[in-house]
Amino acid sequence: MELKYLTSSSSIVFTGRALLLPKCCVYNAERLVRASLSNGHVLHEWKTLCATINGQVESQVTKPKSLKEAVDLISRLNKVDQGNGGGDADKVVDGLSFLQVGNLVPSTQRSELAALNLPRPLSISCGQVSDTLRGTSIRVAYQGVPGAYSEAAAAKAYPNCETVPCDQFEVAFQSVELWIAERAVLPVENSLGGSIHRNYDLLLRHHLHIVGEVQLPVKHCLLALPGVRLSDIRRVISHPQALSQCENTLTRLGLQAAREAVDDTAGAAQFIAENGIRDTAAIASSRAAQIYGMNVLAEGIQDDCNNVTRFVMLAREPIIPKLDRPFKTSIVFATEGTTGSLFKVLSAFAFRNINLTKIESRPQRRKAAGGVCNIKKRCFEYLYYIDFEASMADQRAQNAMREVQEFTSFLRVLGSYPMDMAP
Ligand SMILES: O=C(O)C(=O)C[C@]1(C(=O)O)C=C[C@@H](O)C=C1
Repeated sequence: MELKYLTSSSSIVFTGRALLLPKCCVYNAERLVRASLSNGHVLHEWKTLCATINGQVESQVTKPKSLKEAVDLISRLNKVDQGNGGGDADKVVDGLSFLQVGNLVPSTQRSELAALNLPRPLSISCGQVSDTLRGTSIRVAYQGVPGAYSEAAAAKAYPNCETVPCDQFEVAFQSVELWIAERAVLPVENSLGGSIHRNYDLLLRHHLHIVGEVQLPVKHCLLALPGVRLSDIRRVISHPQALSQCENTLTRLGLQAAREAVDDTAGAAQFIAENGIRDTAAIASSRAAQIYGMNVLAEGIQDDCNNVTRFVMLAREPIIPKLDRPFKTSIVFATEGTTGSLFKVLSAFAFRNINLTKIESRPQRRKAAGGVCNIKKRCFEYLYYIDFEASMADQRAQNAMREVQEFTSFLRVLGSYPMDMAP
């Protein structure tokens, strides 16, 4: 079955033959339909898409009650759409691209994860959304391929989840927006390498909410094909963050090797294994070594043993902030550009004894998603991302935000969520 759909910020529109999906996780229409049947909220989406695709079929279309009905419906819509000459296929918004739909490839690594005895799950017992999801097999999108640290972070955050690999961060955001996954787990900062800027930019461009955080100790290994020795290595490939987290150790190991950045750590191992490359090593996890049949040439090669990556969990809906346990809140804002405005924003928290755990500045690019964006475009204007240790249910945080509003031209709460208190 072939389908195509576009997305705007609020609705999904099927338009033809292909389906916007991550390259590395191929789905078929049946899977999409199954996903939508399993979730009551999708009723609205069904109506939207059916109404949007073609006014004529609107009255005949109701949400399918079974998989068969849904598949029949899609066939019918396809026929109608082909009759319309491909529908709105050219109206691609936000630079989304289309990929062909293939056969269903189950992405779950659940049994493997269980067998590997991954770190004890973070308890996310706060808030109704996380309660609903505890112990259920939700789909969680991450960037990378099986064996990536992001996959381990997803399993730590949602112990029984079905992980959905995505080839780019942007695709992970989209898969939640398009109801393919219920959550995305994405890295935002590493204790050695610093911020993952791309995800800060994407948090602003998309409408998802931060509903939790999880910190994952990252222990890198140098992997090569069986039989390859350290002295054979002429090239080391990995995610740029992983390369930077191991730079000193690579030099200490005396490697005469060029560094090359690829999309993710496990993907680097997969690439070497699939192509039988014998002069190249990958920096990746020991789990990636198991999955792709690689040898571990060196273990724990990160420059500091305290190498921790912080990931955020993203959802379509925010969770309700509470006061029964420590919360963190993440905001993004643009100052008015007047003298001292950033200082005034920061002091709104300091005066209320609210601790800031992170501040990040990113160049303003274009109008942000959501909120009222009143950005007068000039070069070298910045957006500021701040994490502070308080729940939005806390009166102090509400007062601080009221004050912050006075000195900002744009302000958005990205999420108020339970802090990961793991040591
Ligand atoms: O490539 C991976 O395995 C990832 O999960 C990505 C990522 C990152 O983006 O920082 C995550 C954790 C590690 O710090 C290195 C890489």
